[in-house]
Amino acid sequence: MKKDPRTPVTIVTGYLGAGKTSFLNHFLRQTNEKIAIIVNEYGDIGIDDQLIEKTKEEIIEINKGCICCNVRKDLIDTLSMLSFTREQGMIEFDRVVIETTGLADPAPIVQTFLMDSKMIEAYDIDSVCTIVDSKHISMHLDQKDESLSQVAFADNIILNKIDLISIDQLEKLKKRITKINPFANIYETTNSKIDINKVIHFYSFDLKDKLQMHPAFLHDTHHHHDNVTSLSLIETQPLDLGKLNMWFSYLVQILGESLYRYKGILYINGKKKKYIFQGVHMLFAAEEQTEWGDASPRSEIVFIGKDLNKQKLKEQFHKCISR
Ligand SMILES: Nc1nc2c(ncn2[C@@H]2O[C@H](COP(=O)(O)OP(=O)(O)OP(=O)(O)O)[C@@H](O)[C@H]2O)c(=O)[nH]1
Repeated sequence: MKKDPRTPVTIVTGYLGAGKTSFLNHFLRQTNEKIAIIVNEYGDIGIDDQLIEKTKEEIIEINKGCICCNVRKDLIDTLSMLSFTREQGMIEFDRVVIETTGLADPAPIVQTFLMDSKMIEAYDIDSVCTIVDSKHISMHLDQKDESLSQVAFADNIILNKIDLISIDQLEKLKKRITKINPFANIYETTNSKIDINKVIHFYSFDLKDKLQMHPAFLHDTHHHHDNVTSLSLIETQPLDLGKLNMWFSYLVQILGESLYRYKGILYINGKKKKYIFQGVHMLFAAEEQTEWGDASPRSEIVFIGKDLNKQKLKEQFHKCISR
């Protein structure tokens, strides 16, 4: 369990009608924590608020826009108000859950928690949970709409509405989703019924000693039709820290916009310890971690991004090998 004074935040995203409110209701039924819920709806009138089964939660609505764009300031104000009123002993909560609109891009929401100093002090993203409408997602992915970013950003992908598709379709969908985001855990549900222990206590934006590596990281994804894809790079030879620093600053500045998420463990020449890094678009953090010990050192990097020039990235990475 985490000993961090910051409040964990679960971000629930997913396309229109995917099953986010159903997920939230299952979440609330199972949890012993006291939850502050922020529901964002596009229209003037909040409907979801009425669909959430109320027990001991604080529910705050942010309407008339999307927290990923035009009402992002409202999100920061709401979160600041929540932490202030808690400090004053006026309300109590152990976790914040944010249900985004179906049209939200989770990237700017995540960035809010990583960029704003007040947010960094008070909150820690636990995980991004993306609810997928298994029946309709392929169409949305083909259209390259917000659902791509929602899948690309997820730590947990809940393939919901599996009652509406065949086993074959489900298998194809899982392959497609894994190609877009090999980081994420994938769960299959109907009515978003999931054991919440599977989707909490991730702290996915902490720099962890051990990254959660899906076996699919080890396979490259050449054959795809989505412009958001992933690339995994593995190297057993030690890397040169100076060259890596230069490469990363180039990547973040030039490709930042199209790099959704990236994470890695690095084996640096002359260093006994592992380096862990991760980033979201232009936000990047790296940290020295524990020693390699008995483990065979090797670097593993994964990028999830739009229109990645995989060949070029591979070549650039190769140039970082210590000579
Ligand atoms: N057949 C089927 N229907 C489902 C399933 N999960 C949810 N639904 C239905 O899908 C509709 C949308 O579910 P919600 O949980 O409200 O979805 P949402 O993502 O919160 O929707 P918005 O907030 O409008 O974007 C509801 O009528 C649910 O009863 C499922 O697994 N199978």
